[in-house]
Amino acid sequence: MTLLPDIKAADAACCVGGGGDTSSNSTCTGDGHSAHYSGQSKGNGCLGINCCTLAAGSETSINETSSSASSAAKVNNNLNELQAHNYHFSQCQPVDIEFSNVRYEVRKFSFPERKFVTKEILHGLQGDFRSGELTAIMGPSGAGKSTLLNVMSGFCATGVTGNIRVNGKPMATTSDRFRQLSCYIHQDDLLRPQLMVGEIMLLAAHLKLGFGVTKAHKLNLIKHILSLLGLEHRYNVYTGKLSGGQKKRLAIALELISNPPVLYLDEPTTGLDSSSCSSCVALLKKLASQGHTIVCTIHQPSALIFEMFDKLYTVVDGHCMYQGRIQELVPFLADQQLVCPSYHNPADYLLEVAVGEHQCDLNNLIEAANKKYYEDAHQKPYTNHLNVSRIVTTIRDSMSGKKLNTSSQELSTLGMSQLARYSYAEPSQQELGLEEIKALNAPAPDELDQPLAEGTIADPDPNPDQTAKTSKKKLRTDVSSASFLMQYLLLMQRILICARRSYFLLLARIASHIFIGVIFGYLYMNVGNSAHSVLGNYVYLYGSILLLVYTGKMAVVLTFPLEIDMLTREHFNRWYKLGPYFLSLISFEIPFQSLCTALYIVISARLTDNDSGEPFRMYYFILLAILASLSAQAWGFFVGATLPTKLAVFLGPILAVMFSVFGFCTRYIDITPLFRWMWHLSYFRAGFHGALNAFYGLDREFLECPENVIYCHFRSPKVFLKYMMISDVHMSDCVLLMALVIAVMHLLTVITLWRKLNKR
Ligand SMILES: Nc1ncnc2c1ncn2[C@@H]1O[C@H](COP(=O)(O)OP(=O)(O)OP(=O)(O)O)[C@@H](O)[C@H]1O
Repeated sequence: MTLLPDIKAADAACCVGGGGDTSSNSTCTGDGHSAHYSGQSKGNGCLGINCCTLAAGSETSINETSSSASSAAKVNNNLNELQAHNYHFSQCQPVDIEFSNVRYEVRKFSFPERKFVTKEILHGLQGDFRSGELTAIMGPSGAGKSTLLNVMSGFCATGVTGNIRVNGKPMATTSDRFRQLSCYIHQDDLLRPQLMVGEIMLLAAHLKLGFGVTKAHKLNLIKHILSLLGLEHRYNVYTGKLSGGQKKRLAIALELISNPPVLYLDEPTTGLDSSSCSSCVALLKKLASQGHTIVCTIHQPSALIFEMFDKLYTVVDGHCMYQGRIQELVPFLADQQLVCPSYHNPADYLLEVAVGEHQCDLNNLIEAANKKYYEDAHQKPYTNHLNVSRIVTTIRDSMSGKKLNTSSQELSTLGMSQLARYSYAEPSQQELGLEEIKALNAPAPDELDQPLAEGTIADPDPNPDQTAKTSKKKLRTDVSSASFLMQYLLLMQRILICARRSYFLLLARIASHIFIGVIFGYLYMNVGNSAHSVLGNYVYLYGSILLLVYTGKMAVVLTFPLEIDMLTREHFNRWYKLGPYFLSLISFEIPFQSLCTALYIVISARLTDNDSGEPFRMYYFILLAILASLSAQAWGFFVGATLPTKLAVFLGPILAVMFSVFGFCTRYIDITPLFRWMWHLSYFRAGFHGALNAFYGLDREFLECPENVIYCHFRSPKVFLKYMMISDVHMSDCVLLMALVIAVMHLLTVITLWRKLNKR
């Protein structure tokens, strides 16, 4: 099995279109320096409205600056380009999410008050995110936007209360059913820079779709998604070399593989230039128009980008200050005596109001917003929220070549769920009229209310050129994710590819063991067999175990916390389970650390002349040194998984020192009874005493005393062990203790990670 597709072939095959960044012919009404726009958006996504007056729906015309006009053209181009691809991408089942009285509180210890205090961050929010809509969450910094997104996506569950309904059914955000509905794309993109775009996409496809779906299908799907996101020409580029905008689009592309009905994005436009920003929002709008529920936080969008959203949800200090259609914002504010000046970006005005620049009582605004929400919810049928053109687009996109004998107006009376159900109808059902569509979509609450099967995908068109001619066949594949074994193998393969491509760190680890092996060997040259240098050999053995314990522990203490962020996100978005992930990680780390240890031991033992005696003593030493190093590594994983990096870097060595003092020159009888348990638990002590026993115990004969030395006190190895009070050490106990430490610490690491991943 190979993770790598035939990159060249696939790359050649997917070189379709110029990508989202490039512009094509504009159909927008920009005429350079002064463009005249009427009050309503015209055409398909042509967004000319850039002032409060027009957003309110008046017929006033305004003069736009040339930059605005060109931006408008760009936005329009992006939309047109996305439409022009005409890909039959992933119509998904509609998921409407309603929430009420959502509260989120954190409990923290307050040092000044010397007690735990509870802080409420979201104060009983209500609202809805609808299928087919692109919703922006806006608000001043620290208002609670990210928190709301975290709560709604289920990323944050502890401290959350409230009611959440999915397609009308109550659902807990922690439930598997809820989790299967959505993906969450974080603000910062954590992508492995050693992997190419095509590779990472194929890996995600294997993991998310499993092996019940053919590789050809996956490659087509990848090609299709990358084209949609304007990344097809980046197929064989390392993700580390992508621009910020491309990384964001790749993050979206990765999650689109499983076609989640709901997408949450935390500030997807932050750090992007205006062109990339509009291209990103245009893409999200396109996805929304295909039935996805898309919710993203956004900071100070330009008027043009603001207009691209369907709905706005404004958060101020954990309260909702406005929710509703973008076009209804300015009239709503006007009703509250907050008149947005002409030529002023409504998004900017809203933020000014939110931070208190316009002398208004925010409590009144919050109350009015809640009132409006209830009025909207009770008075307007949901379908009225959808604009007709989008419904038509949705129907047209999903028609699979069927003719439609209904007018746009008639279609607007259908709900998204009906449209989606219609789109999955048999191709044989041609020429449907409104009543037939309604009949076809006769309510089937059980099915509609069910959360979706994971990874329900649409069949991408394998031959885009033929798309217009041939009828598009919809395939709803109820796919399962990869099995435990396949997940493990895929993750193992990812680790090996990354290791091969960023070999410097691994090479440094190997080289440092060889280098220190030579230095130690040189320092303690030929101390191994001499009765005169027993104490020298004692220090060599102690130093060796100490070195191996540190290298074993610190390598993971420093790198593992970085992995955890990636693990949290990929696990949350259901790429894989914790078991295969952790198994693949230790499957690489354990042999690698063992190899480093063995290299060090072989080199230093040769130079110190410890390997010239009976071979079994060396084998014991290698085994014990490896086990000590792996015990420390297991502790490193645990510390890295439990503590934040800064604390782990500090506490990791302290723990190593604590355990090491119980091995070095500390006799059992000298230890305070209070700390004797540490002597028993010290893997360092077990490794060190075991190593001493390997070389000086097990019935070793008298050591050689050099001729020029008059007296060798430790000629008898037994005398030395007795002197050190370790003559009763049993090798099996040492091996067993360290094996137990390794097993228990790995188990504790998995439990800690599991808690972190599941008790969010
Ligand atoms: N775990 C937490 N513990 C304590 N306070 C928190 C926690 N999470 C969020 N907050 C607080 O809640 C408030 C809202 O935070 P949040 O990150 O949601 O704001 P935001 O609107 O996304 O801000 P920004 O736009 O600056 O990212 C902030 O005051 C933040 O300090």
